[in-house]
Amino acid sequence: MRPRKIHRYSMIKRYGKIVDALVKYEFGYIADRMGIGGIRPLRSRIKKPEKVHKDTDSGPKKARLMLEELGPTYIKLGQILSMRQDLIPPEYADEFSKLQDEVQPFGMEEVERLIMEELGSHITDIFECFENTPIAAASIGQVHRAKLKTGEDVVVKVQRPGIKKIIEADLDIMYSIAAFAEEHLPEAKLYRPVEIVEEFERSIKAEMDYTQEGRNADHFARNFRDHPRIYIPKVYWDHSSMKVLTLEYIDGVKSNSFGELERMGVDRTEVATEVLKSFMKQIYDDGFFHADLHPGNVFIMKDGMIALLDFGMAGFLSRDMRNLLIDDLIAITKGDTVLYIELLRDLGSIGDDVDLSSLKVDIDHLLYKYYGRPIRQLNTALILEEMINLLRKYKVRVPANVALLSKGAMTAESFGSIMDPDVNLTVIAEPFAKQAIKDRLRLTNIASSVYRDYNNWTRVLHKAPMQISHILEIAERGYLKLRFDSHGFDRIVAELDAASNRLSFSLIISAIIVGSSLIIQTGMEPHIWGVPLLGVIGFLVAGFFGMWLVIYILRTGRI
Ligand SMILES: Nc1ncnc2c1ncn2[C@@H]1O[C@H](COP(=O)(O)OP(=O)(O)OP(=O)(O)O)[C@@H](O)[C@H]1O
Repeated sequence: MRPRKIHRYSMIKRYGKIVDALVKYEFGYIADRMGIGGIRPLRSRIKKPEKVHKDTDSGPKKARLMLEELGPTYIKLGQILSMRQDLIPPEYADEFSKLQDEVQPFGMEEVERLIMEELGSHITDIFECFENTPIAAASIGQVHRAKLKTGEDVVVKVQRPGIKKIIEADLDIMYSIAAFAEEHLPEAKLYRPVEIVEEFERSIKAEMDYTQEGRNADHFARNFRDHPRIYIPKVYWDHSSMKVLTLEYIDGVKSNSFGELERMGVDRTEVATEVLKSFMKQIYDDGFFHADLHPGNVFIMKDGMIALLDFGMAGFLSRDMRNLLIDDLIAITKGDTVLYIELLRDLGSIGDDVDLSSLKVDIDHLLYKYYGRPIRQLNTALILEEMINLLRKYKVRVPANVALLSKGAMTAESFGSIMDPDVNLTVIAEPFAKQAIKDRLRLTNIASSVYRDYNNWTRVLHKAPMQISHILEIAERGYLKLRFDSHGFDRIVAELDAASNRLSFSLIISAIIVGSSLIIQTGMEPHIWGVPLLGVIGFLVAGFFGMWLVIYILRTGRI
């Protein structure tokens, strides 16, 4: 866990605000269960909680409103969680995808100061003109139109001052809450909250580094260099830094401005098809995809080119991962449950405690739906979603890039249906999927996999003699230690203990009976009812314990 950096007092104050928000949105029981309910500021405890939601609002809606109230870090957390249907229930994921972070823009003074600090020159030395009012303002940054001294039209994305500190302080608190929940709430532990915060920290930090977004834009520009319809704006690296990103201005119309598109004579079906085809190329051919292709990020230019914008959210798919997804598609079309489970094993991590037989039944059920259908009828986005839901049910963790791919596919599909409800992603995907399957099954591809495996094996075999000789050497010297972990072994030991206790007990009872018989036979004094007293006591004790042992054995069912 990362060290805490923020001041103790501000940390307690921030905790107080979080608890306040939890109470306000009727999640106060969570704070109580975590033992932090008492951190609420006194004034909030005295006054009746202000109700900011309707009674009819659902749990997911209240959770969304609460995240909005808690500010930028929590809004981002919600937005990122909305892509993780494997971690949170779908109704929460749907609601969190509505999280908007439109905020008041910050002023020009701060923009100028930031440009000076980041680019080392005064704004007027770099830009011929710079529009004071931003085109868009979000919690992390805002976008201004400008013209470079060299004449090019650009947009400049500038980061909100102080946002880094706010996010870092919030992350510290998130870490301590997550660690606390993991320790004290067994049901929260299942979701590994600390790991979620770690993943979130990685993605929010990447979003705060504009050079990463610039590199993504360059990567897309390379992949679409000769594309006849898709255009990617150029990055002006001389005027960009971690907190300032200068991009070529795209003179175009947002793809959801239908009226304007009609006036320009743009064919919406064709735009949708081109964008979806480009998405398929990103997945199957390039292994690098845009995960946020919503209509606001797709512009139609005057010459008919389609520009993609906003490269903050992009994902990589390694060759192995792509092969795995294609194998997945093959397993689905063949209805091969065993192969599918094998692939799931490779994809996430199926824990030892997963009920494999019921997982198999669920997968059988899923595959039955698709068995024998032509690829044309397989909806990739839906299959991914169903698969991820299944994994969530069995608590299998999905790698972040696969979850991002699922979110990207769903966003692209929804882009297609907004542009033209009749456009079918599956039909567009078919030739790409067919080609990918063909390539996958091609001898050269199989040979290259075998070659890679061969390389791994040679590495293993190369090390093996040394490792074996090392083990033998330790064994020879008598230092070989084996750690033996056995599940359920303790229970067997306890059972054996109990059984031997019962046995010893019955031996003692038998010994008392034999002893008492001997005493009676010797006629030892004193007597009661004409028989030796000690013998009678011995029989009574043996009888009592004997009965107790029989009842105990019958009760526990251990005959
Ligand atoms: N190169 C560009 N040319 C013209 N306009 C642009 C360009 N880049 C961004 N914009 C405008 O600025 C808006 C916000 O930009 P961008 O999407 O990159 O920021 P963001 O903060 O990630 O927003 P969001 O997450 O809402 O998409 C875009 O919707 C678009 O209107």
